[in-house]
Amino acid sequence: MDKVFIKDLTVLATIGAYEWEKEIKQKLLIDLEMAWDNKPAAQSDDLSLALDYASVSQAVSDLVTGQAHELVETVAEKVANLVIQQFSVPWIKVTINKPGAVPFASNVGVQIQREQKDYLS
Ligand SMILES: Nc1nc2c(c(=O)[nH]1)N=C([C@H](O)[C@@H](O)CO)CN2
Repeated sequence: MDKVFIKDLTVLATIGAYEWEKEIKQKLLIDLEMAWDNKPAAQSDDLSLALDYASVSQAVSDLVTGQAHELVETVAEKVANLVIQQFSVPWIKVTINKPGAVPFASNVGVQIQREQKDYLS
């Protein structure tokens, strides 16, 4: 399976379950792995046939910064839904990293995998 990926997409978000977190911005680093057939784009050298990682990055960044969320789980789910629906991606792995959330851990977060309803059936 071919993939397109985005690593460490950095967004400053209102994210957190506690009241004090609703008053500040915190850094989230977002990793995406997306199934995509890269052959048509490679054979034609045509961006319109590629999964445009710049467009995906912009859409995800807009989504995550546009609204406050309590849980990184919610952010992961919304990001997966957006990319599957808006970019017709059949399968996605989303990792939401919230470094700095736990003082003695270098990183914490969640990872999910989602697919289009009819993918692989
Ligand atoms: N599984 C999760 N655990 C926790 C989350 C979360 O989003 N998912 N969030 C918090 C707090 O917001 C934390 O980041 C503040 O330090 C705690 N646990």
